[in-house]
Amino acid sequence: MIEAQGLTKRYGTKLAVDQLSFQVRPGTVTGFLGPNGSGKSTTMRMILGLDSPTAGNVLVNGRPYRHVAAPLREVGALLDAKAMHGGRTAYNHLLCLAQSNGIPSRRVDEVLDIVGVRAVAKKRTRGFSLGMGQRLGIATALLGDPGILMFDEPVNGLDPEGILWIRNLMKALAAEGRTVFVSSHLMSEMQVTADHLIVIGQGRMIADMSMRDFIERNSQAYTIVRSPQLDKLTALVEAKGGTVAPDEGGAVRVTGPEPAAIGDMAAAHGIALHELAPKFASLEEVYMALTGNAVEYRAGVPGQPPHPGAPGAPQGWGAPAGWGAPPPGTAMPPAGAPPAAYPAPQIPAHGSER
Ligand SMILES: Nc1ncnc2c1ncn2[C@@H]1O[C@H](COP(=O)(O)OP(=O)(O)OP(=O)(O)O)[C@@H](O)[C@H]1O
Repeated sequence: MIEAQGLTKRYGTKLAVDQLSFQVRPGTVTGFLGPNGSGKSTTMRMILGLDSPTAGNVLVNGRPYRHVAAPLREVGALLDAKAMHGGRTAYNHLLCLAQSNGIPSRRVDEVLDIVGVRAVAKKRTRGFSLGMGQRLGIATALLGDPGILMFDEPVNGLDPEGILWIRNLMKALAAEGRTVFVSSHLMSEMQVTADHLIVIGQGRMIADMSMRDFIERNSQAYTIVRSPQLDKLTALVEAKGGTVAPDEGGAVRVTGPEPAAIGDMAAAHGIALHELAPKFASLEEVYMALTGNAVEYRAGVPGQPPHPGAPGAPQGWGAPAGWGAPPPGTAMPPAGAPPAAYPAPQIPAHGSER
């Protein structure tokens, strides 16, 4: 369990983390989301005692990290895959850490197998690709078989097979009862990996809730309908106060009545339905709408109006029309185990020993 209370970090005039209070619980994958520069890495560094809070505190298993007796056995972290001695082989990198933390050397072989880099274990890490470095960083995090795992952008540099592998790894680690805290900008991946979300913007809490609640409470549900008698169905839906808008491929998007009510309406009037599909917005759509005002670094597109939240643009949540108001639990962003459980395919050895 990770518990932050009023966690705050100021660098000079820059308030990087602003009074964050949250808990990261065991048995779930908790996604940590926020635009570039919103304070995710700073928060993770404070959890690991690599940065001191300006105010507030953060505890791992009830203690500040620096009071944890065997850190690698309690918390494993991948913060920066490049943070390793480039002149050491992958094996020696892990062995040094194992020996200095009282971890048996056989665990080195185990984690090399888990992350699939055994074939390159005797190569110096400076020759590693980004993806191989990420895998070795994950092996380092797993070395002490810790109950808490923190990954900062773990899929960075991984190929599609590697992304799928890390998704399954994180789920397996959480299913074993571990606390898994992971930051990522890859929303489609987060949507299928995380059970719970902590979303921050400009250092402040925007949302702390389950993935399901985050999407359902922050987007309006609608139903995709296909029918050869759309005109008749549209009149019925509109008579009940619903709205019907065109969608792709001749389908319509019905907002208002629930799918079951639409189906009943169609059946009662002898209208054939070829599709009746309830939809929610994707995590990416909800995330973009909720963090719109909290984005600090934004690329401009020539000839297009400024994004909501950009100077000169209309202020607000930046959500598309029809999206719900922020629910309770969301804060308005400021204006302006056993290795065999998750084996990884081995990366073949290539390149030359350096
Ligand atoms: N050592 C430092 N000195 C000064 N400012 C810093 C330092 N570390 C981070 N910052 C600033 O604090 C803010 C938060 O940075 P942080 O790296 O935590 O954000 P992030 O959410 O991890 O971003 P990204 O998604 O781009 O990795 C940024 O404005 C950053 O420039």
